Amino acid sequence: MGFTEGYTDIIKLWFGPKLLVGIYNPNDIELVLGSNVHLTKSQEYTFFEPWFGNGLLISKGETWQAHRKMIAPTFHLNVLKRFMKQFNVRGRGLVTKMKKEIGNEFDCHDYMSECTVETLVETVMGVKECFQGNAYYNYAEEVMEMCGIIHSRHSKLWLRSDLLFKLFPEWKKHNKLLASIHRFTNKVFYKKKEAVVTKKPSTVTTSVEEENAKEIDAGEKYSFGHSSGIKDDIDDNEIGAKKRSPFLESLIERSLNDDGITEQEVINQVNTIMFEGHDTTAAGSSFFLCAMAVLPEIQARCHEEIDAIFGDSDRDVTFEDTLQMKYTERCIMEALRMFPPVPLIARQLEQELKLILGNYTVPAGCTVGIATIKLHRRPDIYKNPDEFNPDNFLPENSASRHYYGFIPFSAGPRSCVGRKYAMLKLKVILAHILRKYRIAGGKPMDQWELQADIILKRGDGFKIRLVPRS
Ligand code: HEM
Repeated sequence: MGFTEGYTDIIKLWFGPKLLVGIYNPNDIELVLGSNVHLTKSQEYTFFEPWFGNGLLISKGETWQAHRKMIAPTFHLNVLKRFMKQFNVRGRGLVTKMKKEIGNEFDCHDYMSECTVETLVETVMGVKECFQGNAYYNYAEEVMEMCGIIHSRHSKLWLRSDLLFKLFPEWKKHNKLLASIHRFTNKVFYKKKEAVVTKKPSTVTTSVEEENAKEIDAGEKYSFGHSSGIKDDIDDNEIGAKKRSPFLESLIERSLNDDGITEQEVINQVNTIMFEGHDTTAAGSSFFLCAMAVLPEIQARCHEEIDAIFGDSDRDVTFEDTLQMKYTERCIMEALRMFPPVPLIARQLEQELKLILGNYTVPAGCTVGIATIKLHRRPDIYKNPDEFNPDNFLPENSASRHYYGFIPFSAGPRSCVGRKYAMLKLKVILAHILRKYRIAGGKPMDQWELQADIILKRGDGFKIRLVPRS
């Protein structure tokens, strides 16, 4: 079935003895995601426990609340703008690396994920020159394999129980991958810890211009198509700029001062952020590039916008430039609408829930699934939902849309803490690519084979060609 066919606002499924309810109506979705009660992730997320421990994505109750309060301010725009220099270094590096592919059809996802992992390590983790060779790429590949195993535990009843799982070859593979992934993240953690303990200067470089840029009221200018005026904990401007440090530095300082988080819990958060922060962004940027490849007129408008901002110069992209990239931002959001990297969000209901639509009550303990990929293709929210149309995000079109009708980063108290980081980084990296290349090649969009695993991918590969721009 396609994404726009066979719509109902609610579906009910039995998975063995388990009741799953899928909801697609933004009013009902708001009841779950906007609630301060239904904050517990569904049982399916527990397959991540050996990997993330009690990391933010899967933790619950007071632990989640306390850690969220510590982590959200480390993703405030006034911290993120200090990463601009490093985003530019990685953007330029990517353009140079991709040069060898000119004329070939190649899978851009390989490049985007390697670049994303390296950028995360250098910015959010604040660690440089930690690895050599293909370490970043290998980490990204291992994460993908691990997600494949976790996804098969979701869909195959016999792999769900830990006892039975141990009887299958996937268990050995799982443990091998886990050990290697943890070796990578431990190295990042201990390198940063050493720097914090010995008070080495931060590796997060700040250009003079960014340093001088005035404090940003993050909620107003930078709401990414969401209804303006709605702020969340990432936008909190009450914490003075001086108190804010980047994620890992901040958490290590807290653990050293016995301030609400242990060393193991910080390592759990590193594992969580390294996963959640790279695979999603790599998929989002790859879908964007594939869309540009098959929509030359839309790409031409992005080029026009980028050329108007940068002209012939080869200067760095500044924070202010990213605010001018309005059309490109709308294209990124349209890619996230049609191809949301997290295609399904699930919660376990803490209390019974009376839905707004119809006369339904969903019992407590039941799993509620929210398929963003279906929600984003509702014809009553988006006029031609299968058409890539950046105008869906013109202010006048976004203003009248239900806030919960566009939720690539989820929404409410458990929304994505990294969404501003992701958008800023995507704009800088994609601006570097668009300044140097025209994207071509690949199959028309309606022939893409979407693979809705944990992170949405193209089963047929993210194939594009690059044409140098003179
Ligand atoms: C295009 C990029 C991204 C997309 C589409 C995305 C999407 C999402 C979604 C849908 C959720 C909710 C998941 C759920 O409830 O099951 C989420 C949560 C989260 N994301 Fe992202 N994300 C992106 C980038 C990032 C980045 C760059 C980071 C960090 C550097 C990050 C860190 C997190 C964390 C820690 C959570 C858990 C928040 C909580 O439960 O309190 N994400 N993200």
